[in-house]
Formats: sequence, structure tokens, C-alpha cells
Amino acid sequence: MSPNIIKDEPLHCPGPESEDAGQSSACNTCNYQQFCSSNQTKNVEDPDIQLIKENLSNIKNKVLVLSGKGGVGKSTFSTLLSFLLSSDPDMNIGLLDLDITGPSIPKMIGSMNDNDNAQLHNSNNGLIPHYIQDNFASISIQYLLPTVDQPIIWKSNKKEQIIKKFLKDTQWSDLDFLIIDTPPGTSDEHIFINKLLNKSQSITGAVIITTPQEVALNDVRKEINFCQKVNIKILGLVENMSGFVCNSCNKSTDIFKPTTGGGEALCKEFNIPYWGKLPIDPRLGICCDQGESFIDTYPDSDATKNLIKMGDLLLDQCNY
Ligand SMILES: Nc1ncnc2c1ncn2[C@@H]1O[C@H](COP(=O)(O)OP(=O)(O)OP(=O)(O)O)[C@@H](O)[C@H]1O
Repeated sequence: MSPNIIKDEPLHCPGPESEDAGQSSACNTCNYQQFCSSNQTKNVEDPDIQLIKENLSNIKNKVLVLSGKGGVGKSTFSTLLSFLLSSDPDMNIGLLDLDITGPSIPKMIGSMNDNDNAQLHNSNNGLIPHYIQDNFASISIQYLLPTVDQPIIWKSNKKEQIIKKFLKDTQWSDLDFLIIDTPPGTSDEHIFINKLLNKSQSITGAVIITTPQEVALNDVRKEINFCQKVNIKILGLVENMSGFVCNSCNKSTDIFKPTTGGGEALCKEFNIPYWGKLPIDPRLGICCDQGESFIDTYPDSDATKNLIKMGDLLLDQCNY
């Protein structure tokens, strides 16, 4: 029996090739638990892995943006980092929106308005990503949907198919960085991207985003453990929404008192690089809503200055 014929798998099926095959809590109710628990499935090479490897061979660095909690600023950071890196005309940047059920990248980078229909071109040669500028392209499920407000309610196997399609069929040019914005937590998308990318080429590393709140920091521990378990290097941790700097008087207020600075403490605890803080800046949300580059619009802001330092740390770690 081949794993490909497994039908009606439970919602959180780890996949027959996963290390957790047959052993996760979702497997307890599955008819194929015994089969997946056996070692028969573990060495089955997915033929798509080779195709993914070939398709992504011209991408130097693949960086995941992760967080334990939702709404802490992953998409915002992925957008800011992509705009920042692409401000160097010698850099080629791709931004992959892996948030299949809640894609927000197209709006944040200004490639799609609320009334737009799909803009992605599905040619015989694969998916043509949407170019924001000559050296900055993006791909998102949003480009494939007929309307912006269409809900996406998919079981895990359909999500895996679309993630495979993005990795296997997107016609990226030679890229220096592919920034991959993920949904919160360690869900299907993380398991698939790790399975498909780590097997085919290796992921350069992950940047973890948190806020200073204890509740977010606790979830970051799970994210760190996930990265360690699947051998993804943690490039750095960013404490977002860390303090509010008033644009009129320049005074800084710690909104999440007394826990600000928790990100740095966590980095010391786990011995991972601390990349610094991004303050709450309402102009940042407005720029993302309008699809504008915050870095270009507010080059002298604290957030931009801190982002430039973070970009330098990334370039350093990737030997640029
Ligand atoms: N530093 C900041 N200053 C002001 N607003 C911010 C900042 N960071 C993020 N935001 C705002 O917070 C909201 C959530 O950000 P974002 O969508 O990037 O989070 P996310 O972690 O990607 O969310 P999800 O988990 O739903 O994918 C957005 O409205 C964004 O504009």
C-alpha cells in the first residue's frame, strides 16, 4: 500500500512520512494508524521533493518568519524586511505568503486592492509571481482567488497541495532571499514547509516574532522547541510592539508593563540571537493598510532605524 492512497485522513494528519506518523493525537482515530506507525512509510521519497529542489535551486537563502501567537506582527515584519532588503537594487527578493487561510501580504505590499480579482498568472511554465518592483516579487493564495473576501476553508491535504504548488511551480528569478511569512503556531503549514523544504534543500533559518506580553512569550517557547526539533536554525528573535513612541513628544511608554524586555531574556535563556525591538507606531499600520513601504515613507523613525540593524544582522548571518 502506498501512502498516496490514504484517503479521509484526520484534520491534523501529520502525514505518512512525518516523524510523528501514526503517533500524533490525530492518529488515534485514523484507520491507517497501524500502517503509519510501521516504518514502511518513512523511507518513501515524495517525487515532488526533487521537483521542488530543482525549482528552488536559484534561491540563495530561505528565511521563515514564525511566531507562537497570532497577530503579533509576522506579516508586518515580513513585509518590512522584504521592502528593506529590496531597497538595495543589487538584491533580489521573493516574499512567499504561506498563510493559506488568512493571507494579508498582497494588501500590505500594495499588490492588491480590496476590489481586485486574481492577478497571478498561471502559465504553462508555472506560476508567475507578482512583481512589486523589478527586484521584489511575491506569491500568495490571495492571487489565485476570484475575490478578496472569499473565505478559505481547507483540510490539511489541500493546504499541502497548494504549498507544494507554490514551491514546485513558482517561476522565481535568481533570488538572494525568499522570505516566508507563516501562520501562527506550529500548524499544518509549518509541518508541510519543513517536510518539503528541509528535505529538498534546507531552510536557512527562522526569525521569531513576539510581543513583550507573557502570554506571547510563553508561546514562543513552543516555537523555539519546534525549530530545535526539526533542526531549523533560529537566526534571531524580534520583540515587536515593544513600547509606544509618541510622534509628537517622542516620549516612550511601555504599553505591556512590566514585561517589556522579555524577548531579550528569552534569547539569553535559549542562547539565540536577539535582534532587538520594534515600537508600536500607528503610522506602520497605516502604511501596511495602504500597501506603502514604511521604510521609504518614514526613514528617520525608530522603527526604521531598528529594522535596518535587523537587516544588517540577517545579512551578516547569511555572509553578505
Ligand atoms: N510595530 C507595530 N506598530 C503598529 N502596528 C503594528 C505593529 N506591528 C503590527 N502592527 C499591526 O498589528 C496587526 C497585526 O499585525 P500582523 O498582521 O502583521 O500580525 P500577524 O502575526 O501576521 O497576524 P496573523 O497571526 O493573523 O497572521 C496589524 O494591524 C498591523 O498593522
